[in-house]
Amino acid sequence: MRIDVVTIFPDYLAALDLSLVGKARRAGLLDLRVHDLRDWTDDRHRTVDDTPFGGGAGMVMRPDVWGRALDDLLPADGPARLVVPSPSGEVFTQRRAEALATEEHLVVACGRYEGIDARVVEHYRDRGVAVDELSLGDYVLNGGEVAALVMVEAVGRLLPGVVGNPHSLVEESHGEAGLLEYPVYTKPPVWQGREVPDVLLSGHHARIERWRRDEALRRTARRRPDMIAALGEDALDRRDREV
Ligand SMILES: Oc1ccccc1-c1ccno1
Repeated sequence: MRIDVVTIFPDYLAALDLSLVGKARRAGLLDLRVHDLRDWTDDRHRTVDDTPFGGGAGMVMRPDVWGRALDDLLPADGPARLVVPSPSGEVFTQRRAEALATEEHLVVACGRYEGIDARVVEHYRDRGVAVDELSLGDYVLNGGEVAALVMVEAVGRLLPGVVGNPHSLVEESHGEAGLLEYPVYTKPPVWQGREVPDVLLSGHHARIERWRRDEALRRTARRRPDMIAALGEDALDRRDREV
């Protein structure tokens, strides 16, 4: 997979050289390229914004500069998807990360100031480019870079070969089971007078698996009842419903 990220703060994305995403890049599993939007400006001051039509506070990012950048990065007939982090976007979820992880090429446009001129998204949608305006949640950031970091990591870790044990992707929160993850424990067996649940020391794998599912169900019902409600009819067996 190729991901192009366009931003006026390329250094913000330096964290993607680290950890799993960094390893995936070096292993050739992920072709991640970070671009400075100012490389597509046409004036000596490398201007990317201007005052908003209709008045109001702040500045708006110029469509002409974004257009030159995206024309270069979005292939005319290629299978690329444009992702625009935005506080007014659809919520970015694990399901959306899984869908984006099946794409060949993503271009992520990080807006700043009051946002990107609305004609940019319109233009590329009219040109037949798939465009996802996505939000991390109901809060405001200063720009799209933090959202891009989250999205690239959430998508990159799903690519084949990136995570050592693919099974771990199944059991984690918001994984295939559609539940929050169960509580985890490691050595020492007693810490601050607190012991590890006996079942986890029993070596009885069927009981351990049952305990973990029960804990995941309890935790999800307590913290995210909306996720329980969203489970398919056949997701919960009779035993689950007794938890
Ligand atoms: O607040 C933002 C500003 C620019 C780009 C994205 C965001 C945002 C807020 C929440 N998720 O994304």
